[in-house]
Amino acid sequence: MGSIDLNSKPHVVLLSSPGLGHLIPVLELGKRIVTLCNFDVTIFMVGSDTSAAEPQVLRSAMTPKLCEIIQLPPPNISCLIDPEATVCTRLFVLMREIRPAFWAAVSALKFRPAAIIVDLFGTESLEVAKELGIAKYVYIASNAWFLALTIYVPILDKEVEGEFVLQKEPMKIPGCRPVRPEEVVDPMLDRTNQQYSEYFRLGIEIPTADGILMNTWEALEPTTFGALRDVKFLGRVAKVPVFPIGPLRRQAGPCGSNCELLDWLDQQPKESVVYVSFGSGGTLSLEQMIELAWGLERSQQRFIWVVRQPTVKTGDAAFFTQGDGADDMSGYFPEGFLTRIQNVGLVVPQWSPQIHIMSHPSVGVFLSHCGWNSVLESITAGVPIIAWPIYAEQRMNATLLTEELGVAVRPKNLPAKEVVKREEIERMIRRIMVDEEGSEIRKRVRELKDSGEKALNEGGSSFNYMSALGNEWEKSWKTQSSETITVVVGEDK
Ligand SMILES: O=c1ccn([C@@H]2O[C@H](COP(=O)(O)OP(=O)(O)O[C@H]3O[C@H](CO)[C@@H](O)[C@H](O)[C@H]3O)[C@@H](O)[C@H]2O)c(=O)[nH]1
Repeated sequence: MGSIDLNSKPHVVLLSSPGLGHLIPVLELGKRIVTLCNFDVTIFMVGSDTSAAEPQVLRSAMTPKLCEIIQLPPPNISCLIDPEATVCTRLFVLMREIRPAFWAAVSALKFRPAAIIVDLFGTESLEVAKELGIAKYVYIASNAWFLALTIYVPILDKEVEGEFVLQKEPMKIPGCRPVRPEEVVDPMLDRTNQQYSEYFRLGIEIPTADGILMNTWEALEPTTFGALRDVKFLGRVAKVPVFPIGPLRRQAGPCGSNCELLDWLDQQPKESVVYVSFGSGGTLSLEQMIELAWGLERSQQRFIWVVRQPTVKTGDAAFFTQGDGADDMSGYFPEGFLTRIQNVGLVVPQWSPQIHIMSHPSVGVFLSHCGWNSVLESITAGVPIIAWPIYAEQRMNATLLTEELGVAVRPKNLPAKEVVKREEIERMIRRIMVDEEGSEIRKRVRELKDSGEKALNEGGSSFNYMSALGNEWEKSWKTQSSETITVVVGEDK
């Protein structure tokens, strides 16, 4: 690793875990640091060879080229995990095994970074920053309530007996909204599963960073941020400053290969289209797909639906196994569906240009799995949500959207547990698209859109947090000794 050249710009290093839901917010953070703080940024990422959309996302993130993006070779973890291991476990193990490569790559840099920022699954690499004597941060591309639960899990682990999901009462987190048993994040579903011990470790490791960056903004969750900073509540657990610097989301650039979709949207009336998508990995069972198809048809609304091959159970099976999108979809729907919906609905295999769709004025509601990027893309476009949580922290996100923020409706039961029937789907769509209730929800989401914009603009809370961080990094970078630090690559860093 090189020494500090005070004539050059300070440099920040980011580490992203695999999966577009993780990579996209890291790319956006990188761009924000370049444009707002005037730093150079290098992003280390672990590529996913199962995502056909990744090259396209990377291409558009590089236009214009604001950050250096370096792919680390994915380690082979097949002999380290059970073939049945969950997506979370695989991500945790993979990011653990990436440490030697990350260490070597950072050590080989010509410059000395002012800070290293890792994402949720990369917290074991905080150790790399620590040993190199570089300021270290965690970036949580989700909301404050999720962070609160994550850092509080080591305490809940002592307090709660038996499975979290079997508790009779919501679990209390100091100063925050309690978490109902059915809302807990996937790694908490079974305390004997490896993903729980990995998540527990995360709760311990996050507060060892020098700070926590979050892709949300202060005014969205003022109470939870208050609790995270107050030593009488969660401040004593978080221990380090929390910096909400969002809502960061991609901007719609040139549309690329899917322009017909946007041409079709151009021809639809304002706020008339239901957009249906379950993020980068969400899948539905065949039974659920049939009900959703009927629900969409019965709602008599226009729609765009991003369709993936059905799985045995509604879940996140597509995460490590995405196909090329060329499969024949006709068997996924009720008979005659594709013919009947002509001119009214479009089904898109695998992947859509979501950021373009969400920015289009014809979109009236987003039926979403509530991945945090999708949530932000919806709110910042002023589009209400039909919350359809499937995995990860999405059940918490759905509660936040419906019960705290009032910008969504959701099915009575959890879609991952019970098939949502066509009548309920039809009703939810019509509640937003047709009923008076929809106008109220739309009004609230527009208020949040404005509040998010205000936070990002000059003088706004997120702008100020990011600038303050930039100043802090620059100051410590300048005062650091310009001696070259020699690092030996250890076996198990
Ligand atoms: O057809 C598609 C589907 C998705 N996207 C984009 O892919 C991203 C998906 O991110 P997100 O909505 O957050 O979903 P996941 O990929 O499922 O994200 C994972 O990461 C998020 C951030 O940590 C968590 O909130 C989620 O629960 C977790 O599943 C978004 O930017 C979408 O615009 C597309 O462009 N086209």
